[in-house]
Amino acid sequence: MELKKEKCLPCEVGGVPLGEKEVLEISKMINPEWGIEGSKIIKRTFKFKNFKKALEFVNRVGEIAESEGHHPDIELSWGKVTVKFTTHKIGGLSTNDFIMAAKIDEVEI
Ligand SMILES: C[C@H](O)[C@H](O)[C@H]1CNC2=NC(N)=NC(=O)C2=N1
Repeated sequence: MELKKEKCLPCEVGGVPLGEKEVLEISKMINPEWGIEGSKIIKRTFKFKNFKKALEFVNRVGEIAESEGHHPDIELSWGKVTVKFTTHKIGGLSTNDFIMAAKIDEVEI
């Protein structure tokens, strides 16, 4: 399964988050730069040569999020963007979070 080619599925309230072992397994399918916080959040920081490039990246990420219906928390600074994913509806990580990470890893600025 190539995560970057998968589509996010609508999350159901009451859905069960991925367990610690499942998170460790699926995290092998995305760039190792993604960190895992408490098995509930994945996050990665991307570096750029200036603010304008960083903002361009944020807008591209936003387009992907809108098309997939699954959204990140984003921190934008001069030359730096930190992207975090968690599935709010289930209070933890789902496959959607990893699909989005794989798609974002493909963005070229
Ligand atoms: C109605 C809408 O599709 C849902 O609220 C979506 C929107 N984007 C989302 N993004 C994330 N990260 N988690 C969610 O639970 C979520 N739910």
